[in-house]
Amino acid sequence: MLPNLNPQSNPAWQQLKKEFQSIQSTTIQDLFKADPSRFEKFSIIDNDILFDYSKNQVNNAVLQQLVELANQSQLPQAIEAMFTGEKINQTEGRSVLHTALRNFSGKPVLVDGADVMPQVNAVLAQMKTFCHKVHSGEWKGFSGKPIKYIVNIGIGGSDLGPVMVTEALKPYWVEGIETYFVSNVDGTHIAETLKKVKADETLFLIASKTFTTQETMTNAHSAREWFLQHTNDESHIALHFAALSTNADAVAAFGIDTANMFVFWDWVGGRYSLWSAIGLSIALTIGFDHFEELLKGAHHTDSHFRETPFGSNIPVIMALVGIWYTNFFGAASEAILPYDQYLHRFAAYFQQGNMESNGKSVDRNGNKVSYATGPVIWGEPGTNGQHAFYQLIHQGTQIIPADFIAPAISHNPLSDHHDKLLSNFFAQTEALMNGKTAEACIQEGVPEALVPFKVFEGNKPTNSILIKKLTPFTLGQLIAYYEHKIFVQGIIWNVYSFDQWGVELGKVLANKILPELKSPGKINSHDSSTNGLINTYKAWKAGS
Ligand SMILES: O=P(O)(O)OC[C@H]1O[C@H](O)[C@H](O)[C@@H](O)[C@@H]1O
Repeated sequence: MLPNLNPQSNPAWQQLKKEFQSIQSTTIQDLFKADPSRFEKFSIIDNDILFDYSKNQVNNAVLQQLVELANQSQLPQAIEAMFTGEKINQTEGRSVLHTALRNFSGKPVLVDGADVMPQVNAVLAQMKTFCHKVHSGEWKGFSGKPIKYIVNIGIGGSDLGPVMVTEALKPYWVEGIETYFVSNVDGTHIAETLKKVKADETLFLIASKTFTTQETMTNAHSAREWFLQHTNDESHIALHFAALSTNADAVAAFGIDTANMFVFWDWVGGRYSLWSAIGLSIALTIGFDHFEELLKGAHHTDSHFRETPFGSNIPVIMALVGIWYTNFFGAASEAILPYDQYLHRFAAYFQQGNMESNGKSVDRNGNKVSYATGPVIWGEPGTNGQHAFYQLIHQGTQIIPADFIAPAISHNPLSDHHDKLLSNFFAQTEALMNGKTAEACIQEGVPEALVPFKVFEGNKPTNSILIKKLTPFTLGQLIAYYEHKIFVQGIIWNVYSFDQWGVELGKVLANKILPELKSPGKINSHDSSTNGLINTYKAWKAGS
């Protein structure tokens, strides 16, 4: 069982309120001036990743109380509960064990008294053999040609992780393999994708934990129809369709040979599933050995998270600093800003990871919370963001804590591109912290009337994450930091981070509306806005 404590009733929370009052007049710049060893104190190196959190409005006293808050929230017990398979997803009665999917410790992980590791390892072995068959050309399509195109059909957690990782690891793509992802129920998505592939060289992966998701099933049926238009032979489906799911009955009912099914389990949350069979698209794209390296990187972080004291524990510090801004400074959003083109879907991935996990307003007692929980997560790769939305971060009215992420070694060392990219990273974090005073503007000769517009307040917080090189291992490490950050925050906010009931209502209503769109005539069963929209849609669709 998870602890069940209102964070505001913890003495550390009350103490942090006082710390907030006393640190308000001390800027981050002041903190650096007062302590030349600030970087050494407030940065952590873990393997090939440097996490620098010194450019935050925190001092020793604040950090000590934040760590206290974690302890008073019984975080140590909660971490053990998760890793040891307790059913901490209580609203769904499930364990939360994405960590078991990358458990290379050789130790068992028990769910209801049974070790899950043999099943985990069996599926990994199945994935490895399958990847080998596809990559070696032993697996042939109906015309005798090897597989060239992988089309993953899935949505949410069955899409975003594989998309993010395959994009991030493009330099590792297996030669001759082209991978596409179809998620949107908008027919455009599958139609445009099918234009790029050839039926006899395509492997469709139908990725769905439940195998009931409307978007995925609709796309899967359209893919099947398209495929049969090219072969007219149902027996060929077994060569071109595989399923990644927990639902064997639904897979069989769809017509996919269960020999081509890669299973996972209800203790894998959708948004934490890229490490499971859902990662088959990743393994097929970058090779199984690289997929295994990704898992090993995440396992490295799992050990770091489980074993390192909170004061030097990267995911714990990430979580605590986030809570400091969300709950004491009133920050409503956090930006993730990768200075790496390959990480262009990283923010989108953790938008789901974070917002679906901690976007809750009811605590573990079922009561409405009286404090802020999960922030809005957003971001785009730098330097594009600099020329788009950084204006608001620098001079707007909101406080937006931002994570800057970059590799030191580029996979594409073209002339001085990478130095230019990184000079922007360093300059932005410095400028956000130091700002620019009116005096500096005047000294530069800025006309007096323009001075107020050219002043930068500064004191904007950032974390910097410098990665030696973006490899499968370091990417796994990085993703797991963010996963555990979300977990820690959910524990302190006293919410259930592993359910997602908030996505249900829209789905149910869409299913009610669908027959109304197909039936003739006007409808009047909704409010006037919804009726008006539906009736106009129907009229325009019918050409009237
Ligand atoms: O993998 P599936 O069962 O198809 O689910 C796909 C997605 O749909 C749901 O709406 C959930 O909000 C997501 O957490 C999930 O990842």
